[in-house]
Amino acid sequence: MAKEAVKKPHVICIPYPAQSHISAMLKLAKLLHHKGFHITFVHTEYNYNRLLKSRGPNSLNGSPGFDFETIPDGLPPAENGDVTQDIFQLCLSTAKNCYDPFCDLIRKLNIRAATDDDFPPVSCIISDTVMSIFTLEAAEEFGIPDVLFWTVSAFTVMCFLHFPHLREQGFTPLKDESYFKNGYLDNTIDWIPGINSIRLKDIPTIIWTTDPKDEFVEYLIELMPRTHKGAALILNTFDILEHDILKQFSAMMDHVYTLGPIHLLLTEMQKDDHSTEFIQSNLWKEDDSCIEWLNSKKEGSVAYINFGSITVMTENQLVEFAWGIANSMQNFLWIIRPDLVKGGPVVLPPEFIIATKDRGMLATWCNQELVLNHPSVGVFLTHCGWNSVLESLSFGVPMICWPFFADQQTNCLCICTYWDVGVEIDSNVNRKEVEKVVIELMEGDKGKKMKNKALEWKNKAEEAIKPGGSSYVNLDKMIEEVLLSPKTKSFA
Ligand SMILES: O=c1ccn([C@@H]2O[C@H](COP(=O)(O)OP(=O)(O)O[C@H]3O[C@H](CO)[C@@H](O)[C@H](O)[C@H]3O)[C@@H](O)[C@H]2O)c(=O)[nH]1
Repeated sequence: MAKEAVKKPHVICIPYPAQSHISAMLKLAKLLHHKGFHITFVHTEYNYNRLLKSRGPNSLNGSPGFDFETIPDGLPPAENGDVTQDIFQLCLSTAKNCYDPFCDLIRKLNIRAATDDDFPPVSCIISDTVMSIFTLEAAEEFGIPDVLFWTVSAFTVMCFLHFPHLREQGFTPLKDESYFKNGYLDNTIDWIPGINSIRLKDIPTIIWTTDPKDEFVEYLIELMPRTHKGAALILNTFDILEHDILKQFSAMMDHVYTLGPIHLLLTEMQKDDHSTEFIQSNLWKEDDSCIEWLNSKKEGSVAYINFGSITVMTENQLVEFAWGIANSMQNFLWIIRPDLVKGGPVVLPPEFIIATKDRGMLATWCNQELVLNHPSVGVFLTHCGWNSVLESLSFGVPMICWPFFADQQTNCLCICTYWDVGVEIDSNVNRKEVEKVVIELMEGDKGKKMKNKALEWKNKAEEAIKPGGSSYVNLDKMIEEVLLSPKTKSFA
């Protein structure tokens, strides 16, 4: 009995099993470990094997009070076990197949807790909201809270929450393919709280379907309202960045906690706690020579190009980017995943390689936070994934935006219109435009203005994560008000 009373609270963290979601959840898990929680972090078997390959077994050994477990994702084994899985299929598959293995895992952990004096029973779930499709039921079954984590912006979540209304009002599905071309997506709506007016084009692309029986749409209609059903909602953003939208969230929901930029908050906490620093989440092996190469370049003289972990492009788009960058005559670091080109290998023109050998570096993956925080980087050509955007803002780097899908167009709108730190290039990429915009942002007045604005956001992000800042305070508040609330305590 005496031992039972000192057992730590035990949080089981389950990310949506894609790169950026895993990274964000891992950071949150490390923050909670630092605050004294026992952590069980759940990977899918597929990703666990990829991590073993990219980082070796040590990174998955955990640390005292930080364990890893796996569950299957329900998808057939991939032919090449080192590629990004189809994210739509992964959503549908985890929704259908993960409830039982996840409950079995909690049961297993609780059985161990009953016999091991040093091991606590699971007292709370923190799940990526995408996984709430089965975790909310699991939480109910075990009588514990489920705190939900959306790894996208508050602006995007607000749009997601209104997806069912968009469908009810006939904005989706689109009647036919011609709607993509006839200007229909330029129509605006003005009834999403906190958003004055927005083009349909800027709403996350999940509305862009023409199939009235689209299985993924049915899934989304079920998923989105779940956002309200967790014990709390965590957002990786910071108050001053999305002030107007967050005000609407406070009016709609009781427990909403902004903890972003979560990578900066973790850095702040890790100043005096290095116990989990070796636990990392990159599914591809990082090329450390990128940093050495950046060290050899002048301040602000490198364009950094990276399209994240999911975006794919055509061979022609790759070539247009290549010549646009080459013709800008700027230094560049370009990260090209082996699966970046849709349906084929990445083949860059040999003339491009020769022309840029003195000023360009190519790699397949890097430590992006280190790269964006490097003084040599002057601009970031990005697909506008939310983590890349937050990282860029918080290191004061202006952006060239080439949004691809999902929330990226929405993020691009915020970057270019509301935050004034970026320029969008046409989805139909052409080398002339890439060349012009890269030069403009690296050397022109527009670039200088955006750099200054980006530095302002960097300062604001740093204020949010310092003692007394909104995200710093919110972490403690969330722990006190939700994770250690009487309901949680009574279970433990
Ligand atoms: O060479 C690389 C490339 C990426 N990263 C990291 O990988 C993450 C990439 O995340 P993000 O920029 O959000 O892009 P995606 O991987 O495309 O993320 C998916 O998930 C995000 C939400 O988590 C959405 O906002 C995106 O639209 C969606 O595509 C970031 O933390 C990067 O720092 C690296 O460390 N090294």
